Amino acid sequence: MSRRHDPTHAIDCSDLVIDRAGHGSPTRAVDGVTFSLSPGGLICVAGPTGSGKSSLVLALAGSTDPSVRIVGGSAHVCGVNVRRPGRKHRVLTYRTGFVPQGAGADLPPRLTVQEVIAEPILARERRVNTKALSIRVATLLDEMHLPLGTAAKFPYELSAGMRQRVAIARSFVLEPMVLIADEILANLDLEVRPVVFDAITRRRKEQGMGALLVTNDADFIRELNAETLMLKGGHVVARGVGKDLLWAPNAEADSQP
Ligand SMILES: Nc1ncnc2c1ncn2[C@@H]1O[C@H](COP(=O)(O)OP(=O)(O)OP(=O)(O)O)[C@@H](O)[C@H]1O
Repeated sequence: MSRRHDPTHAIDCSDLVIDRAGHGSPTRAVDGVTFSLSPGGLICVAGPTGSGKSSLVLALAGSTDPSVRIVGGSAHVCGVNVRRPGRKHRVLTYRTGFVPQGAGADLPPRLTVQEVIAEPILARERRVNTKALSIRVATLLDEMHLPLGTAAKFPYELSAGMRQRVAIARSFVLEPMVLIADEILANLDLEVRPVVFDAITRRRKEQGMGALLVTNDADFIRELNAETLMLKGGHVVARGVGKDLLWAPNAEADSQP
């Protein structure tokens, strides 16, 4: 797939402020977050429950969840202004592979695995070479160490870990420029983790895919040698690689998750 668009940053956000609006008054979920992710780069987002991790990635992935509102700052993902994407919202969804929290559990129940994985392509292209599409799905299943027979099954016929791998395969089907994933390792057995690790690393190296991963899994962050943004109360309280986290001014008091 050609990469006509080549922005300097895969993700670039500055002083981003996000509210979550439920039935009551809005909650400030993300408050003044600034970071950039280069093509082929990797950033992990960690932090305690309620710190704003999911709200941040939902907004950056262009989620249509009406409870997510960017109310301040700016954010560009693959060159698309996610605050006001307009017609470019479709472009954003093509260029971004998104694995939301609980993705495996939320697969469309009436679609087969083949249809689930192929859906982003079918939504984008009117005329599709069915054979080529089946081969692409089969390649992704194989990469995720899922048997080829999985393609004909429905999500309810699979284990939670298999469903999660189907969600990951789907996020890769359009060869995204950026992977945005929330707890990508959820429900995965230890022996499958390297499969996901390798799939991400290969795309970063070979396709320049950037990756923004929400995870509190210290082993995973260490294995990836990833730069980490630590959120608390919607603020970045620390950032850095490995044990060399730099705490933001005045964040030390907040620093124990
Ligand atoms: N649908 C919603 N409506 C209203 N407020 C919400 C909604 N979802 C989240 N919030 C609030 O937004 C804030 C940030 O939540 P968010 O889910 O982004 O945090 P998180 O770090 O991802 O938490 P977790 O690790 O538990 O998933 C919290 O105060 C939460 O209560």
